Amino acid sequence: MTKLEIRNIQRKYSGIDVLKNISCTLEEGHIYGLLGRNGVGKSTLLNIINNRVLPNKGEVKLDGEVIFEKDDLLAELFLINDTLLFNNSDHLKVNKYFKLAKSFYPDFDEALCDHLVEVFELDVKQRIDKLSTGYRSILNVILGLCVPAKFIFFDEPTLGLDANHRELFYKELLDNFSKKTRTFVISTHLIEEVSHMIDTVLILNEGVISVNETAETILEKSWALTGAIRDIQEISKGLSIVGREAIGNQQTIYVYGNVGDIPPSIQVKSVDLQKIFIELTSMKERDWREIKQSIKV
Ligand SMILES: Nc1ncnc2c1ncn2[C@@H]1O[C@H](COP(=O)(O)OP(=O)(O)OP(=O)(O)O)[C@@H](O)[C@H]1O
Repeated sequence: MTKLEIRNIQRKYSGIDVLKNISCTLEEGHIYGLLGRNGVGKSTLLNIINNRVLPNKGEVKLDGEVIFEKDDLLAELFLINDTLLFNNSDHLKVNKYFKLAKSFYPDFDEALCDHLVEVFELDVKQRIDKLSTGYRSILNVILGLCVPAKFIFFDEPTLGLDANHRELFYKELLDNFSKKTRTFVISTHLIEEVSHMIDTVLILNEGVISVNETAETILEKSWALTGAIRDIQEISKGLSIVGREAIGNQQTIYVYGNVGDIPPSIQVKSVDLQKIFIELTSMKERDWREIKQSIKV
């Protein structure tokens, strides 16, 4: 099974550590969600993995081989963001652009490309610089689904897409994933929309990966406890609280890990993924580290 290892990546901008020490392994056959607040360095990390930005330290290896400037290895990785694949290709018509992609990637999936052009109603005779923001994103996501690379990285793929087109993209991505063995990494702020698709969650926070867990594990360990504020205060001690909300004299605490014996006055519910993701991306890295230590994840 192909593995992409990201080891000890560091990157500074203007003397500030954006990425302090990033290590994780991406395995074939998964859909990862790379989540984090604005400006935490998601795009920087994706650019480094794809050899578009150099790290100050660290390396990326594909099956044990460092990928830096090795075209054959880099061909297995593909990053979709708001830039075009080829420089100065803005003036090209969409169909010429896809032809160019095909010349670089002989195994480019033309049949799928035709299908996606049709379902997204992309005008292939249009010049790229005349496309709307949404259709430019559609052009990019079509490319991402049709190139034969093993690791496809989508950095905010749904920028400018309306709700129908976003739904269509998620459906086509899952369809593609079920037919081909590949790995998708999706970086997005639309957590609620992707929470049903991603099987592993990577949360970037304060320069490190603070969470690297399967969605299933996160779900199993996440609880919402609701009760009167005084009752909640009494049971809070010793719990790993990742977030809280109050409505009137009722309070809900979101707990990650074991909740132990809870009195009947407190309602215990499982938490849906989107809610817990939002709480986890908001936490301070140090608090999260303490929680992990306390529950030994
Ligand atoms: N080329 C650059 N020169 C200087 N600073 C940069 C550069 N690229 C990124 N940064 C800084 O690095 C930090 C991380 O930026 P990055 O775009 O990677 O974050 P992000 O998590 O993708 O953000 P968002 O979710 O808002 O898109 C920001 O503070 C940004 O200003």
